[in-house]
Amino acid sequence: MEELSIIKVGGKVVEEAESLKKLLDDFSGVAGKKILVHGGGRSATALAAKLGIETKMVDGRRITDAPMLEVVTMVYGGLVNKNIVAGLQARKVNAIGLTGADMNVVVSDKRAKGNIDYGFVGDIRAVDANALDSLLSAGTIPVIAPLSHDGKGSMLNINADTMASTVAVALASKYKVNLVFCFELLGVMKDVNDPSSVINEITPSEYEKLKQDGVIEGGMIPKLDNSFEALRKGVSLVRITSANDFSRGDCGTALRL
Ligand SMILES: Nc1ncnc2c1ncn2[C@@H]1O[C@H](COP(=O)(O)OP(=O)(O)O)[C@@H](O)[C@H]1O
Ligand SMILES: CC(=O)N[C@@H](CCC(=O)OP(=O)(O)O)C(=O)O
Repeated sequence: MEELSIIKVGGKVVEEAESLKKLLDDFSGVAGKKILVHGGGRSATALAAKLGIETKMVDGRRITDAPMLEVVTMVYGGLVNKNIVAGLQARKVNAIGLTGADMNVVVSDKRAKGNIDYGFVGDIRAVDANALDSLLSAGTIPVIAPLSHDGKGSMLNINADTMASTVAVALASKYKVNLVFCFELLGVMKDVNDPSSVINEITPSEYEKLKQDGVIEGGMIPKLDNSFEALRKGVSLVRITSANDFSRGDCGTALRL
């Protein structure tokens, strides 16, 4: 099976010019077919604050009311996505920026109101792997924003890690998919303040123990849940690593079932 690299890059990296430049240099050098999925949560929070809109996160998901949906659509679908596309074009990578609404690549259902009303947050219903594959086969490089739509005219906000792992699973029937989550730390660490404490490999049972012990918490929990789910559903390799050296095959934390 042909290999496909799916690289997800998060908030802090896309927000800072220097780290974004390095990431785009490295991404440009990745051989073969590839997709970039980006976040931008910090940039959305910053613009919302400028507009006097308060940010509320619950379990790593942004409460997305109508004014916040306008902010995230502008920031993820516009500013962040187009900065990345322009940066890749400057490096002779023929990138095409997409939200889930474009070519109908990712359709979602607005999350039902439970104890918490997340507003315009989507749960992914379907990914059109054929549409994405047609772009890859045409030699274009999809750059996917964490936005979807409901098929009825409304955009919906999607956690970027979930977007990356769901797209990876959808393409796993066509490719040997290598999914890499890049962020600002070196990997999953025993102590987030100690750079020498990167854990090389984590299995589901080790993950449960690390969670219980409070070693893994916050945003790392949905990232690892998404990662193990992707492995169970056919993705070949998942790694969590620093945006600075993600192109080295052995860095960061590899996940194993
Ligand atoms: N054991 C751990 N190792 C590394 N990061 C951890 C760990 N436990 C919690 N974290 C937190 O998880 C965060 C990454 O999750 P998140 O902010 O959602 O990522 P992203 O930048 O990709 O959006 C890190 O910045 C760190 O604060
Ligand atoms: C529903 C939901 O929470 N969506 C996320 C999408 C952006 C994101 O995930 O960005 P990072 O990868 O930079 O954190 C949000 O609005 O924050």
